[in-house]
Amino acid sequence: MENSIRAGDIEPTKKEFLTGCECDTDKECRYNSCTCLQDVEDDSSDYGNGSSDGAELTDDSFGYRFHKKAYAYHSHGPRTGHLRSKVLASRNPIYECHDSCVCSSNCPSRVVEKGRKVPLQIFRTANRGWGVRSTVDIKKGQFLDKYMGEIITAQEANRRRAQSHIAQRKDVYLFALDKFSNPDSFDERLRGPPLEVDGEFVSGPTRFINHSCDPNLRIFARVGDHADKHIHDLAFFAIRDIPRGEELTFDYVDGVDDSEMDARDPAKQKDMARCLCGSKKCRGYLW
Ligand SMILES: C[S@@+](CC[C@H](N)C(=O)[O-])C[C@H]1O[C@@H](n2cnc3c(N)ncnc32)[C@H](O)[C@@H]1O
Repeated sequence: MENSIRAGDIEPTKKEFLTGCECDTDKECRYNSCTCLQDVEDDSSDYGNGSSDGAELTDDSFGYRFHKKAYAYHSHGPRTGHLRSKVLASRNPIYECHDSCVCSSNCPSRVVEKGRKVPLQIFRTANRGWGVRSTVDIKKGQFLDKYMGEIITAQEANRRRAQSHIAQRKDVYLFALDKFSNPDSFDERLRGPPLEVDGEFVSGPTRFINHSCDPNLRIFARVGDHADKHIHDLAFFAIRDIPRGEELTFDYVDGVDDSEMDARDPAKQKDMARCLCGSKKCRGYLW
């Protein structure tokens, strides 16, 4: 499976709302003049002119002006195509070029779109069911794969959650696509409860990645077409060098949950899932 699939009741975005960049050369897709990068937060400190990653272009119609590099990846040397450290340390979305763009498939702003390049192995862990590891070393900032599944409504996700509770099934594979959720958004699809990805019945190997309170991966929201923010991708990147064979893990709640507080409340502990990650930083519970 290379991409998530929409459930029958999730309409695709109408063609007239799809927009891509019109950059003359692939190189331009690294700069803030590329419309795909128009929503990237300005962070001048990371791209200062004259720095190894900074650059200046000529804009013929408006005279000289600076074009800041805004794309998420390293553009030179052995780390080409790996996420820059500042992006990696952030929880900001990643914007990439896509099908509606005029740039070529060699555009440097198409990393997640090209899919997994790393061989993954599913293996039986001692105490957490199946887990995932790579048979090759992975570098900090390297893209691993996407989390894929069936894209379903919040209502259907809640129905499945309730069902799984009744069935006493312990494994949960639901992921909310809530990175751009905003009650004040002009896009009604971003105002309501977010769509969710369910990896239980259809997915790829990443559905087997376990949680750790001290993880080696992080999930980033990756956007192709800006009209599809409500169905953004979930892209795994390594947040440190990972030697081959080490179990791949990410933080299921990534610091945005109050489960740490709940874990100290004995009344709530009985409803929480105990964490078996075994790290020194273990918070005791998954959620
Ligand atoms: C997305 S699945 C991961 C794959 C799962 N191990 C399997 O065999 O299918 C998530 C489930 O794995 C288990 N799990 C993942 N990380 C865990 C951890 N650190 N401690 C305990 N259970 C964990 C929980 O049952 C959780 O609901």
